Amino acid sequence: MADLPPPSPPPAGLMSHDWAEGHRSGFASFVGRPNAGKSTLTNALVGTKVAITSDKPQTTRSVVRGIVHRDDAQLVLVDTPGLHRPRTLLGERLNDLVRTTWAEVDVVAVCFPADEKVGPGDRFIVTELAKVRRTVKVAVATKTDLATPEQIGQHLMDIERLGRETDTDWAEIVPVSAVAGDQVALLEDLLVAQMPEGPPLYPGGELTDTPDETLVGELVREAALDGVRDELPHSIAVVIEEMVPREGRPADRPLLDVHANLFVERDSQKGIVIGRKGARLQEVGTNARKQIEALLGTPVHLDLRVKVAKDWQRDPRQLRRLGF
Ligand SMILES: Nc1nc2c(ncn2[C@@H]2O[C@H](COP(=O)(O)OP(=O)(O)OP(=O)(O)O)[C@@H](O)[C@H]2O)c(=O)[nH]1
Repeated sequence: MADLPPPSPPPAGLMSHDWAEGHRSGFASFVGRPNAGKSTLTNALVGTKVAITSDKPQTTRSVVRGIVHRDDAQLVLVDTPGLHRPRTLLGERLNDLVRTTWAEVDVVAVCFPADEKVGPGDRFIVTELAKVRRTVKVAVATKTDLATPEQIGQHLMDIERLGRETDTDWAEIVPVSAVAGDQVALLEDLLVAQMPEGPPLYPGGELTDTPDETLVGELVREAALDGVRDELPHSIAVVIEEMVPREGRPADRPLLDVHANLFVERDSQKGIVIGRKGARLQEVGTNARKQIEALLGTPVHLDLRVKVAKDWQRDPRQLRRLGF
């Protein structure tokens, strides 16, 4: 887990005069309360699955980026964890990370799900965000396919009012549905318009610069979280120990060996993850493997082990070991 990446040096041979006049580039970050639709929107904009979605709150833990490439612009999306009232050391570190990201990006887009009322959670985030003065703020009403036109109208007014009450100057307020594809292109245009003029920051065609290990770890975590009890998400961490091509395979039949450790905090959680006679872990492994194969485009053998790291969220040494 790292701060916002320094932009890669321009690709070899790309001199400053090589980029078209008026080309824009920069960083945008979607924020919002858990489940607001940030990851889904990132995916809709980038057009491939790079950020992790889940119907469980607070599953986005890594800073996973997607890059929107256009002839006239390059938009780098930074998908941050949700800001929440810190209860553990991990919570505090995540909040620090979120604020650092906000100050470094060009635009922060706050997502307000249209199927839920603007509430205290949103107010908390917007109040914190208002303290980061320099960054342009955009409001996005997400999941509009789940609301009636009347509800959407009311929602937009509520967002506008929250802006006034928190002294937040919304550069735009945009309703979108990432699932229905409604207004996603418009949102992209509006975000691009907020970017400074500049050359592409990343080589063309690169969808994300998150290391494969991080994405693979997130996919395993996503599979492990699917359908488990609500208290588990905070207690699962995945570390990819090794990703190596299997030796001695014919060139047309490669196999990638992935060794992953899935850490939980307590023995009881270990039982939940593994399931009766290992049935659940096997299912998690199969689901994760399919996702990894789709991501990397190669057959994968996934070796998944569950380990207990007692109270890792409260222990600085363990946090470091698990990459926080
Ligand atoms: N119907 C509908 N569902 C959506 C839309 N966008 C997101 N969802 C669903 O809402 C849930 C949460 O979406 P995510 O994109 O994971 O939300 P998030 O804000 O990244 O969530 P965290 O990682 O928990 O902060 C998922 O079940 C999505 O499928 C949308 O436009 N329409």
